[in-house]
Amino acid sequence: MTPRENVRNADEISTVIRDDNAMLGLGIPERHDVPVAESWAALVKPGDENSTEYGDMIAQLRDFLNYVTAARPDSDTVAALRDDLERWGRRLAPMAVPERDQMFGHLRDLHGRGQTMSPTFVATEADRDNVWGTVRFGRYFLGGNGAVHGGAIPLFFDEVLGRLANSSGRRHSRTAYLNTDYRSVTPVGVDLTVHGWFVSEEGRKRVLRAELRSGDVVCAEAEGLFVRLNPGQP
Ligand SMILES: CCCCCCCC(=O)SCCNC(=O)CCNC(=O)[C@H](O)C(C)(C)COP(=O)(O)OP(=O)(O)OC[C@H]1O[C@@H](n2cnc3c(N)ncnc32)[C@H](O)[C@@H]1OP(=O)(O)O
Repeated sequence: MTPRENVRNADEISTVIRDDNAMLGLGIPERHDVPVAESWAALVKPGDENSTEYGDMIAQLRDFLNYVTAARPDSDTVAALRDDLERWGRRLAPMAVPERDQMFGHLRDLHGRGQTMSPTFVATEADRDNVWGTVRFGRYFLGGNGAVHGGAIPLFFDEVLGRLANSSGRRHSRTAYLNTDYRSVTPVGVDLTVHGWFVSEEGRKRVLRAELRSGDVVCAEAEGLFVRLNPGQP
């Protein structure tokens, strides 16, 4: 099966599962189908089949984590899953590579860049100083009472603002501070809108802000300082 056929099948499966699981708030994100502005995209060559295939695997892993979170499995299922995971661990362990060669989190042509640490940010529009997009926190990111875990939100803001801070040919910077204000509960399993933008850029210091909304309601907002690294600075 080619990677493209793989995507189609995965999308069909996701559509069915999405309908079944809407009430569980499992939140299966859309993938690969929203164009992004050039400033936000593509360090990996578009059409790299290996990255697309890897991205589909990561999408399955995200869904899997949502299912694990939502399920109350019987003990046979738990034992079978434990054994399967152990087998996969043994298969992957000898394939470890140095950080610069790893795929996880390095596929910048994919929404979510091929990682599961934070939910998939789907950038829909971007310019030099702004990015707009959507995100849906799946069940895996549940803190309690239908609300997203308070630690997952700054992680997501760092993901969006960290990338915007280094976009459009700017030299690499690191997060110096990231302050988050939780304005109202951030719901799990709901499409949220995101806007990140530059407030100022002076010398090495870049101040950026972001806002996460559910409809008209501001769920959380953040301000981050990103400091441009000096040559040779790790
Ligand atoms: C696509 C992927 C997206 C994901 C992106 C994720 C980005 C990240 O999370 S990076 C990882 C988390 N961050 C880190 O590990 C950073 C650790 N800290 C450091 O490396 C350093 O402290 C660093 C680089 C931030 C600044 O150190 P250094 O280069 O020595 O700069 P330094 O001279 O101290 O500060 C520069 C300026 O920033 C200011 N500054 C530095 N830190 C702070 C702070 N926390 N609060 C306020 N101001 C600060 C300084 O006061 C100084 O201002 P001025 O020039 O006006 O005097």
